[in-house]
This record gives sequence, structure tokens and C-alpha cells, in this order.
Amino acid sequence: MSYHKELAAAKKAASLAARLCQNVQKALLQSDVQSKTDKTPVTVADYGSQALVSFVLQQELRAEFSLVAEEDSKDLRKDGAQEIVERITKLVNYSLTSDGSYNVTLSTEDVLKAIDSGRSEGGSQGQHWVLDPIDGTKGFLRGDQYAIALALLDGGKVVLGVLACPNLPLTSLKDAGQHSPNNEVGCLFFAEVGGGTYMQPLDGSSAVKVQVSAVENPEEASFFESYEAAHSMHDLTSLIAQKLGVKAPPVRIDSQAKYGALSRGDGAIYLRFPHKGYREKIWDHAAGCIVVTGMDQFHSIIGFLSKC
Ligand SMILES: Nc1ncnc2c1ncn2[C@@H]1O[C@H](COP(=O)(O)O)[C@@H](O)[C@H]1OP(=O)(O)O
Ligand SMILES: [Mg+2]
Ligand SMILES: [Mg+2]
Ligand SMILES: [Mg+2]
Repeated sequence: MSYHKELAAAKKAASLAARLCQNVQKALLQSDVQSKTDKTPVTVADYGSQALVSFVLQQELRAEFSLVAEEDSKDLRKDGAQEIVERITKLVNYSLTSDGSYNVTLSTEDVLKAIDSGRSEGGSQGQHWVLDPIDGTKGFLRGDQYAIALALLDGGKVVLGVLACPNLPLTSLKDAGQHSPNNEVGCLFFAEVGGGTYMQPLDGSSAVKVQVSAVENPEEASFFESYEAAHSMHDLTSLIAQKLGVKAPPVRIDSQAKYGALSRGDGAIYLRFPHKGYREKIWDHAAGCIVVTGMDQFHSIIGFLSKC
């Protein structure tokens, strides 16, 4: 089965959401950041990105669809949230219309409903979209890496994935690192089951096929891990790397941008071990997983792991 139409819709949705996030990151206001009940941060860009992706998928696919996504409108419907909802609505409308993609004006209620269409429970039957509207909100707030991560499940398997990484350099992190002022940034990774993985600049120029690292000797390999020690045990990863014989220092980056960088061979190993009690969510890995395993790359990864 081919998922070309779904992939085109997902790329359009993630690219427009990336533009929304870039606009917010340029001028982040204190009032744009809220704290959720689990004490993690959420911004107008997380909500805006979710509303926008949900709207674009609905427009492009014109069918009933199920979306499992991180955010919901509960806090936005509380007293005192009207101003922030209006700001989100303005951002969504601007991002949908400024380059002529759509000719619409959504109301605040349309935006809240679009956010809430992400409340599906998912499951192993039928098709479900899976969205993290901003993966790595802490990286986003720091001006570092973050990703818009969108995947499609069919019969419980990930069949396509798109990762928009607005701050990831187009060239390998091996060459200039994350923060060189000469870096041109903004990558869109995408993969469809059986079709390999591609990367293109977020500005829309042409895509290239990417491959995971061919390095087989851990001494020559470098590894990615979370930037935040609160998200992954740096002590443990350091111990594992030492046992494997890895010589290079860890490359610490936020979000599923790690999977993007891994899929094009910027490094060879991914190590992420959340602290005890943390419950993983499918939107934190679905898109990244298919981008890295992109089917024809799968065997080389398995080959590498079996040698470790
Ligand atoms: N305490 C935590 N432990 C592990 N992961 C977390 C924790 N809090 C948030 N996250 C999620 O970890 C991911 C980022 O991981 P990393 O640090 O490897 O980049 C994000 O999905 C982030 O959620 P969010 O999508 O809200 O940013
Ligand atoms: Mg979050
Ligand atoms: Mg996340
Ligand atoms: Mg998120």
C-alpha cells in the first residue's frame, strides 16, 4: 500500500507548523509560556503547531481521521486564557495564509476544536496520526533544537514519518557542530515504509536520500543523548559509552532532532534512558523511529547493534 497522499499532506503540515514555531521563537514573550499540570512548559507555539497540523491534515485528506497528539485545550478554556487563545489564533491564521497556502480565517473556537481533534486514543486497528507539535519544548525555549514530529500508524505499525527540525544545520554536525554562525539551518526529514529516508531544506528545495553511519567500530563512533540530564541519565550513558569503547564526547541535543541527525550519519549511536517513573509517549518516538529505520536502512542498524 502506498501512502504518497498522506506523506504530501504530512510534509505540508509540518513545514507550515515549523514556520509558525520559527516566528514565535524569534519574538518569544514571557506570556507565551505556561506551565502544565505536570510542570512541563507549553507555549503558544505548541498549541498553534497542533491546531495547524490538525487543520492541514483535515483539509488535505478530506476524510475522517484519528489524531493522537500531546496537547489539549483544557487550560486554554479556563478563565483568563482568552488573550492567549487569541494570540494562538492569530499565529495560526497568519501561518496558514501568509504564503498563500490557504485562504481562511479560523475563529478562536475553530482553533480550540482543531487542538482537541488530537484526543484520539489510537490503537492497533486502522489508521492513526501521531503528533508532537513541539518535541523538545525546553530546547525551543533555549533557542536550541526542537522538532515537529508527525507519523502515521496503520494497523499498529508506523508507516510514514515527518520530522521538521527548524534549528538543525543542513550540513552534518560532524563538520561544524550545532552552533556555528555559518550554519544554514532548517531540515525536513521524511520516510515512508519501504522507501528509505530523505532530507530536504525546510525552504522547500529538493530532497536527498540519507543513510545512517557506516561506522562499525565503536571507537570511531559518536553518540547522541538528551541535552537535559533530567530527561536521560547522563551517568549511565557515559558508563555504556565507556564500556563500548566510544572515545568521542557525547553530542547533546534536544528532541527527535537526534533521530534526524542519526538518520543522515552525523553520529552512530542513540542513547536515551529516562529516569525511573517517567512514562514514554508514542509521539516522542513514532516519527523519529521510521526516519532512522526507513526500512532499507534497517538492516545496517541491526548489523551495527549486533556487533556492539
Ligand atoms: N522528565 C522527563 N523525562 C524524560 N523526558 C521528558 C521529561 N519531561 C519532558 N520530556 C520529554 O522528553 C522529550 C525531549 O527529550 P530530550 O531531552 O531527549 O530531547 C520531549 O518529548 C519532552 O517532552 P516535550 O515534547 O513536551 O518537549
Ligand atoms: Mg510537552
Ligand atoms: Mg515530546
Ligand atoms: Mg511536545
